[in-house]
Amino acid sequence: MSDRSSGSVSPRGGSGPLHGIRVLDLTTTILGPLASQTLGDLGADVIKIEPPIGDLNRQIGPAPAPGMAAFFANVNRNKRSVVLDLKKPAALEALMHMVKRADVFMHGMRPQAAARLGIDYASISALNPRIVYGWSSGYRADGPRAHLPAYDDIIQGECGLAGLVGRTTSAPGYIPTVIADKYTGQMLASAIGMALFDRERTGLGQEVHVPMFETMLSFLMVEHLWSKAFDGREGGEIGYPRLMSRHRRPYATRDGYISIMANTDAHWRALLAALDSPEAFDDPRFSTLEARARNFDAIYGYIADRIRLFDTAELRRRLDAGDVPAGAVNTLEDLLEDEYLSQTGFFHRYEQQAAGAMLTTAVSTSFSRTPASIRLAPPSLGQHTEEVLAEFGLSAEAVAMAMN
Ligand SMILES: CC(C)(COP(=O)(O)OP(=O)(O)OC[C@H]1O[C@@H](n2cnc3c(N)ncnc32)[C@H](O)[C@@H]1OP(=O)(O)O)[C@@H](O)C(=O)NCCC(=O)NCCSC(=O)C(=O)O
Repeated sequence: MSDRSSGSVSPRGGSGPLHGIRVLDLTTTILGPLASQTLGDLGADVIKIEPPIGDLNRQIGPAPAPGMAAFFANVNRNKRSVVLDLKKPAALEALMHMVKRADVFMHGMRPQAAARLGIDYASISALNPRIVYGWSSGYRADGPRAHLPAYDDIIQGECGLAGLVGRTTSAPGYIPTVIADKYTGQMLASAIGMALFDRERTGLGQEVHVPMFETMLSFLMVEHLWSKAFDGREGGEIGYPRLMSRHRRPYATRDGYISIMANTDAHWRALLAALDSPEAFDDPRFSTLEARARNFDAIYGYIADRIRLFDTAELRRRLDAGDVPAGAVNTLEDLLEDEYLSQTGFFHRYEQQAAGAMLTTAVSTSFSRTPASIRLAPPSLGQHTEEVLAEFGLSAEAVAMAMN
């Protein structure tokens, strides 16, 4: 792979499947940075190109050092930071020089902003037809909403997610994480990987665009589209009944909460036995998959009443013994101290230049021959500008002009 990528292999890439791939990453906030961090974890050499003010997420929320907010740090490891004010001709020229030697170009700007800078696909691919040009925005690029700004909250509302949440609570609500950014970001990373695979066969790059709205809508429709009750033909609630059941939630025990998900006949039989009511399995509403699917509220309500009679630890012991899928209901704080995660080395401690000791999470995907790696702490703003520009072969004079 390395000798077929457009530039020389940077020592900053990792051992993962994307080693030798050089990424110019103009994305900011969460969505694009998560995508490019994924590429970096998998071995790509990711160069984050920031305006002089930096990625705004450097400033958002609690930060152990200026410009190192958690919201930034957690999606920007395995990258180097280069500051280029692309509104200045010398900096834009430096970028275009880098484009000729890169494999992937990424941004998360609205299309009109990219066009104003002269970094739209036509301009970039004219310089390097092998480049994979990946970008994302709120809505599909060929539709009437292409120019609109979008953030996670907007998309959670638009795609129906906030409304779905509201159906099991009292009012529309957001999932308390930026799920539209994260899912769309991972789709962007995977789409870029696929385009790189295609390039191996054809020698050609291409433009890859991932819209947040359509991506999230198809994500949600997996269970709900054409579900029997979806269009109200049976007079039921819109959506897939099991997921919409008001009883689908962690169950209260005598002393806490527990998650249980019985699915097969064997699970249900064992669960009801663990709850000291094996005879309930013979109830015609509960004894077959098809009957249970029609009676989710009844069966979930029934077990919720039984579960309240048990202590969590005792119930967990019985469920594990019966091979019933069950788990603890943790808080994030619990997980920082979790024994299993400590045994398996999930949290990594690293030193960030300005912030000192910080934590990051392990890469969860494992590759047997080309392992992912965590090599670089999130960069301080512009930490690598000179180093990277020189590495791309710019003269000392051109570097000085680009940085001016
Ligand atoms: C996030 C946005 C709403 C932000 O809107 P805006 O601030 O109006 O940004 P725009 O994209 O329209 O324009 C970007 C501007 O930055 C300028 N720009 C960008 N990079 C540079 C550099 N390196 N140097 C100089 N100027 C730069 C660019 O020229 C544009 O300037 P001008 O030409 O002068 O305008 C939008 O970018 C957007 O909808 N993006 C696509 C969807 C997305 O990724 N959303 C965020 C997900 S994260 C999230 O939801 C969350 O964190 O929560």
